[in-house]
Formats: sequence, structure tokens, C-alpha cells
Amino acid sequence: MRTDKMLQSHDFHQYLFHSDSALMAGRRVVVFPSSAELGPVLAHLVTSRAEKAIASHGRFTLGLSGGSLVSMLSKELLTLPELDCSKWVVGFCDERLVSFDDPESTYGLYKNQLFSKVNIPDSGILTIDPSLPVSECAEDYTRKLKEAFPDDDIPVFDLLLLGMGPDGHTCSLFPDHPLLEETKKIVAPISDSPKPPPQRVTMTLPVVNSACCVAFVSTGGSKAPILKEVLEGREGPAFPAARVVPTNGELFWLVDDPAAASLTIQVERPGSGAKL
Ligand SMILES: O=C(O)[C@H](O)[C@@H](O)[C@H](O)[C@H](O)COP(=O)(O)O
Repeated sequence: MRTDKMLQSHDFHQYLFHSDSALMAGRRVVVFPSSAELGPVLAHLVTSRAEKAIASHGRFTLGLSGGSLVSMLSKELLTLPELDCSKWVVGFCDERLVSFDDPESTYGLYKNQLFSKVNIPDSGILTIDPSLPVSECAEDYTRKLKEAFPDDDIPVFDLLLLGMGPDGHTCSLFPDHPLLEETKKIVAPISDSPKPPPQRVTMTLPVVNSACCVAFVSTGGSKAPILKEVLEGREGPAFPAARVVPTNGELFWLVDDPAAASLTIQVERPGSGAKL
């Protein structure tokens, strides 16, 4: 298997040409024929990082995102016969400010599809309080994260799972939005999200980039143009998803062939049963 780290010198020129070398250095772009092949590898990534985290510090902290990830992750984790989530602490990379029974609630979707079927303790699920006004909601969620990570100035999640919208947004960090420049808050409110619903709460880039491991999951042909921009583009301000570069952590892009159709960079194409 070849990784970005294993590029030969003749490839390196092309490697630099395509993107910022610092960003490329630790990034692994892993392409699967379809989401059917991607799903089990994603589940293995989660359980392997969980095992490693629990062995090292007694618990596994996981940040979740919405979109298609909800059903893919839930379905794949539920196929694992011996899944034990008793030492998991789960947060949300972003959340929509709607009640939990609203079909737009990311928590509500995970509750129905995953949390109600696995043994994550209720105390290990860090949710927003959607009854609060958006600024207070962000403060309340900030407090919950700080309590869950008492030893960290900035919470260091073992794994964050992210999606990317067709505009290059990730979490609720949208292109050209001032929240991209946030350096002090770990969680921020947003009231003018270009994607409905307009009111949301989001982790900021300092938290995302402090994680031990970040994995984007992006599938489908509609993602091909933006994926090329984010992974290979050099012109203009970086898209939010391109600004996810963990300082000391791993960065994976797990994509399918339709999403990767326009890429010219080196990628990994593991066989079935791959382990990351
Ligand atoms: O709150 C949201 O609006 C979604 O969570 C959104 O940010 C999603 O993560 C991306 O749009 C990718 O979604 P897909 O993976 O479904 O394309």
C-alpha cells in the first residue's frame, strides 16, 4: 500500500505542485470503489482508534457529524458483533438548533439509528441544549466540553468524523464566514448558516485541529469538483474543509470513486478488509 508519506522523489515535484506540502505531508486520501466498501473500513477505523484510546487513557472520545455519515456509521457499527461502547464519550462536531425530535436534529438521528442500540452511557453523550438561545447554547456546550476534558486547554478528541458539503463547508464552518478565524472559542454559535437551519452550534477550527485523528467521509459524484478544489487547489482562500489540518494528529479522507473522479494526486486504493 502506498501512502502520501511514501512518495518517491520523482513524484514529489508533482506533490508540491498540487498543494501545500505541509498539508499534504501527513494526509491520507483513501479511495474505495463505492460506499459499500468504504463503510466497513470506516467502522474499523473507529473501533481501532477506540481500542488504542481506551488502552492509553481509559476512554474513547469521538466527535460526530451529520449528513450521510449518520446512517453509514450507524449501519456499519451495528454489524460488529462485539461492539462495546461503555467507555465512549461522544460529542457533536456541530449541531442544528432544533429540538431533538425534529427530523433535522443530528442528535435525534443518531439516537434513533445508533445510540438506542449500543451501550454508550447517557452521561457519555454530550449534547447541545436546543431549548437555549443560540449564543447561550454555544456557551452551555462549551461548558460541557470543558467538563469532559478537564485536563485540556482545548479538548483533544481521539477521533473526529467530518463530512464536507458541496460548498466546501465542514462542521458548521462555511466559506468566507468570520467563524473560520475564531481562535479563542472552542465552540461558536452561528445564526446565519447558508445551509438551513440557520441557527447552529459548531466546534471551531482550533478544536478540530487539536484532535488525535480526523477522518472526512465524502462520497458521490456531486462531491468531485469540490473534492478536487479542497485536495488539490492552490488559488485563493482555502475552503473550510481544506483548513482542517490536525497539528499533531492523523488526517484521513475516505472517499469513493465517484467523488475522487477528478483527482490527480496520489491516493491509496486498499483492497477489501483494509485496516487504517
Ligand atoms: O448539518 C449539516 O448540514 C450536515 O451535517 C452537513 O454539514 C454535512 O455534514 C455535509 O453537508 C456533508 O453531508 P453529506 O455527507 O451527506 O454529503
